[in-house]
Amino acid sequence: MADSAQAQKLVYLVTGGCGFLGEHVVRMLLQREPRLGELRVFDRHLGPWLEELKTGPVRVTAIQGDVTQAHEVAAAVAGAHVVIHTAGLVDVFGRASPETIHEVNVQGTRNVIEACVQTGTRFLVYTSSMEVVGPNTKGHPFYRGNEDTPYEAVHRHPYPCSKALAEWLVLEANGRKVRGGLPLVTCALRPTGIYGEGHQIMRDFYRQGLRLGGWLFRAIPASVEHGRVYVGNVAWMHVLAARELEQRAALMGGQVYFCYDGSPYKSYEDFNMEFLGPCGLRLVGARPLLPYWLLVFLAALNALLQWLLRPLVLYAPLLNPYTLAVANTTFTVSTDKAQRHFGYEPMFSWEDSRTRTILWVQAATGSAQ
Ligand SMILES: NC(=O)C1=CN([C@@H]2O[C@H](COP(=O)(O)OP(=O)(O)OC[C@H]3O[C@@H](n4cnc5c(N)ncnc54)[C@H](O)[C@@H]3O)[C@@H](O)[C@H]2O)C=CC1
Ligand SMILES: CC(C)CCC[C@@H](C)[C@H]1CC[C@H]2[C@@H]3[C@H](O)CC4=CC(=O)CC[C@]4(C)[C@H]3CC[C@]12C
Repeated sequence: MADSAQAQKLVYLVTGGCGFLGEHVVRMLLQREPRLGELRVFDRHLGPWLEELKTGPVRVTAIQGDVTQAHEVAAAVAGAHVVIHTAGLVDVFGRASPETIHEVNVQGTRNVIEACVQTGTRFLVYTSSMEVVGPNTKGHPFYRGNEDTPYEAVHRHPYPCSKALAEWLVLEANGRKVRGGLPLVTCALRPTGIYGEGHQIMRDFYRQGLRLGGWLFRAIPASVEHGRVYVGNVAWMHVLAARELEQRAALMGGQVYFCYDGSPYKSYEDFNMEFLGPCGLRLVGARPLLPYWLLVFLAALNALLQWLLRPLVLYAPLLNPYTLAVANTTFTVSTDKAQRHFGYEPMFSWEDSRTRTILWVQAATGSAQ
């Protein structure tokens, strides 16, 4: 009896487990995965908070490693039952070179897949992105779309290009025979813009607002909807997908799922104000203060300055032609595919998600009021 209970304990590996999303996945697994026997947290930069987790009932193994190094990945994957591959280089600001983004996001994913095949790991959940679909370079709206909504996905920027290719690799690997002869089962989750505790861009906006005396200035029309999803729900979706992959392999294998919850459809800036407003900031203007052509000009100027200054200094402001296009194009999802395929229901209501995020912004900036 004790033996069979022991046999059910599983080894999970989370790549990128010290990132914004990764930390939530790690904590969620520890709270909500009863079959967890060992949790391996693989990241280039390990967080000090991991230490506190090592005193709990589940064995937590911190592995400092680089997904671009195939041998490091293979060593971490060996003996794992499930891999949640969330490590990635999230850069739409031109901080890293296109080659580095490709190396981490594409070659890193290839290394994870090959490690599963070589070592006999059968279940792989990949954190993809809405960016795999769009917004496209033509600015076509994707309005409350689902996984089957036709959309002309055209990528030029290195980040969405890399995520699209990596997702394709993961889905294509579904069914490959792993060591021991059984098939690999994979699926990809596509979050829209994630928010919640640990969201650095939210904190940057808050700090910028404070510097401007408590004011932020509207740049994007309120009518442009941008999809957002709470990090706790994204983490929960990963945990559930990983858990159900074995039982529902035929249904879930090779599938993609948008990440969704009850977060309201709003513009990027109006959505941020749901948190920054209660922290004392105000968004000025019912309409954008600057004409769109001027924003396009400023974004292009930033891109030019980035290029000119690159030999001397890294100039990577939030506004560039790509981020402007993403923020200024409607992209929202409306789907229940994850609910139908693996029983996903958001764990956190919109009210909970909002409260948790507000408390984090206040605490993180030392501005609790
Ligand atoms: N933040 C967002 O709004 C969205 C993020 N995503 C995806 O979610 C995943 C996680 O993103 P975030 O948590 O936001 O980013 P993050 O930058 O906070 O986390 C990524 C983690 O991956 C690690 N990492 C990066 N390069 C690595 C390497 N070569 N080897 C090992 N570890 C490496 C980083 O150290 C970091 O801890 C990424 O794959 C991203 O593409 C998808 C949709 C939206
Ligand atoms: C006034 C400016 C134009 C406002 C700039 C806001 C931008 C920095 C952000 C607007 C939309 C964000 C992206 C979006 O949420 C989708 C994403 C998915 C990912 O997989 C990674 C992050 C991101 C590209 C996200 C990045 C910041 C924005 C471009």
